[in-house]
Amino acid sequence: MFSFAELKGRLIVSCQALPDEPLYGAPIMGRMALAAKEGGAAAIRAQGTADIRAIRELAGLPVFGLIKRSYADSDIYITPTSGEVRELIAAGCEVIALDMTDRVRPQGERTEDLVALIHAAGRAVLADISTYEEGLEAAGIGADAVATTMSGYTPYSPQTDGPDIALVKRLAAALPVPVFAEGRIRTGEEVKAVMQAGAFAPIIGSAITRPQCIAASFARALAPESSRSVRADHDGRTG
Ligand SMILES: CC(=O)N[C@H](C=O)[C@@H](O)[C@H](O)[C@H](O)COP(=O)(O)O
Repeated sequence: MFSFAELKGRLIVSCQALPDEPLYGAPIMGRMALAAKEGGAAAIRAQGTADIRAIRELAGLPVFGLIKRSYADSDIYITPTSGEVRELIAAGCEVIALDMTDRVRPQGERTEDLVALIHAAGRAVLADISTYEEGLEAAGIGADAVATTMSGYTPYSPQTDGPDIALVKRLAAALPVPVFAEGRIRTGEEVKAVMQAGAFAPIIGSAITRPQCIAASFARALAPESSRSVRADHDGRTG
């Protein structure tokens, strides 16, 4: 199984664009991952099997794979069911990221069974969680690493403007597995802050790979009142 040890203190870049985003397309995400690698990324977080295959071919870095898919009977959209897990195993990614928040999975599936399926295929599990309790629970049922990805995106987690540094700190102090800081890291200072809080490594997306968000941050500096708000995708669920 993949060992996270080589990623300690290294930059992980999330390269994602959904169909409604300007950079949608596997060849583009492959190039984006190559650029991230040139900039020092040691691994890539990626969405969808076409992107994952292109990224593995072009950048040749370990991939944390996920599939965003919505189901009518659940709010979970990051690798929700065993169907997505099987697709990701076939795509070859070393690590499979899945929502391990305390919410009901679609189609009556159980998180424990997804973890077992991933381990049986020799892959590692990255748990995307939104609270301290969810992090403990995820590690307790076998997650090999935890990421603060969903903090700010469940109705019951704190809606912080930047990364949830307090959550990183509590989880890093409590868990034997790596705790990745993910979500709304936009500056080098924030990278230093999450590392100081005990993060194993930062996972950074929009601030590097969503140019529409980067442009909007500059546009806001010029005209804070009138500038358009540009949404990071998050499956259309968050503003
Ligand atoms: C909440 C959710 O669905 N997050 C997604 C998870 O894969 C991605 O859209 C984010 O870009 C990623 O987590 C990195 O975060 P940020 O883009 O803030 O650096």
